[in-house]
Amino acid sequence: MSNRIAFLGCGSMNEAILGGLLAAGTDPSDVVATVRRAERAAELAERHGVMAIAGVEEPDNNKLATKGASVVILGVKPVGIADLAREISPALGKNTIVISVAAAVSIAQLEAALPAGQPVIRTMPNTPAKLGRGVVSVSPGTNCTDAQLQQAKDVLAAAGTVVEIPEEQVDALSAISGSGPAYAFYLAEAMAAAGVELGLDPELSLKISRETVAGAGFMLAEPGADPTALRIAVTSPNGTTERAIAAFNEGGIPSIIADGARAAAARAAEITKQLG
Ligand SMILES: NC(=O)C1=CN([C@@H]2O[C@H](COP(=O)(O)OP(=O)(O)OC[C@H]3O[C@@H](n4cnc5c(N)ncnc54)[C@H](O)[C@@H]3O)[C@@H](O)[C@H]2O)C=CC1
Ligand SMILES: O=C(O)[C@@H]1CCC=N1
Repeated sequence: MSNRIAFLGCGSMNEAILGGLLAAGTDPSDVVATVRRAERAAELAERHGVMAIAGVEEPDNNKLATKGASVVILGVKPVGIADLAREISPALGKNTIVISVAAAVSIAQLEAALPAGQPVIRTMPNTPAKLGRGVVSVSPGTNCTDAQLQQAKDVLAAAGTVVEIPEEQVDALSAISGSGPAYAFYLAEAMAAAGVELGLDPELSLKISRETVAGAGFMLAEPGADPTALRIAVTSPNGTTERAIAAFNEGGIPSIIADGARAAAARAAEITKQLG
């Protein structure tokens, strides 16, 4: 079996994982990506130096990429996962590990669309994988050996922190780390808008908001960092930050965030049901 990793459906998420792997030293010649459009394939090939095959030019692109791969990573939208799994089934080796990054697609749904006995791993990554700073959960399917799970973890470690969780927890994790980068970007957007309201030039406000959220992220990334301690260190008694945090608490921000996470997890469960 080769070392080839096939990214089947290479949009935002799979490209982020691909970027993390290449940055960590994976040889681009061991990577192949598939997409629909020729322009997107050209973009991926130019940006990353990998082979990228567009479906409009080569309708067998997913099968060709799968043949001989040791790992395939399914990165299409949830509604397309089962069809893609069925499409590549004839090209899979019996030890090829099939990884899905899709929200809401269960291991049972994946296994039902693949040859009997195929090793499957359901994951939930996030886009900071691009910088090797992602969070990736792994939940092994019923036919995945410990060695295959370890192989997948070793591949995904290049994308960031790998955590193994029971499948029942994926929707909850997705609501925190899967969607979470969007929450942090949303905070930066809201801060930028608030700065403008206070009279700052929009460009300046965006720049300082972006740098502030990024800088805080770097501090959180230090070993042992505690968000509460870091927040308290900024919050002088009876100072300015204290007023801001009090206004956030009065506005119910912590419970609004919990509501949002609950809504994300509920939506995942809803999609799983819709996919049958
Ligand atoms: N975007 C994110 O932050 C995260 C996304 N995910 C999951 O990742 C998956 C993909 O999401 P995104 O990357 O955001 O979507 P996207 O739309 O950016 O990427 C999907 C890609 O798949 C391609 N594609 C569709 N059908 C194809 C086919 N049959 N063969 C080859 N290529 C095909 C599309 O052309 C596109 O490039 C979803 O299942 C989502 O739940 C999981 C965690 C985070
Ligand atoms: O929004 C979504 O459905 C995907 C899953 C987690 C992040 N993005």
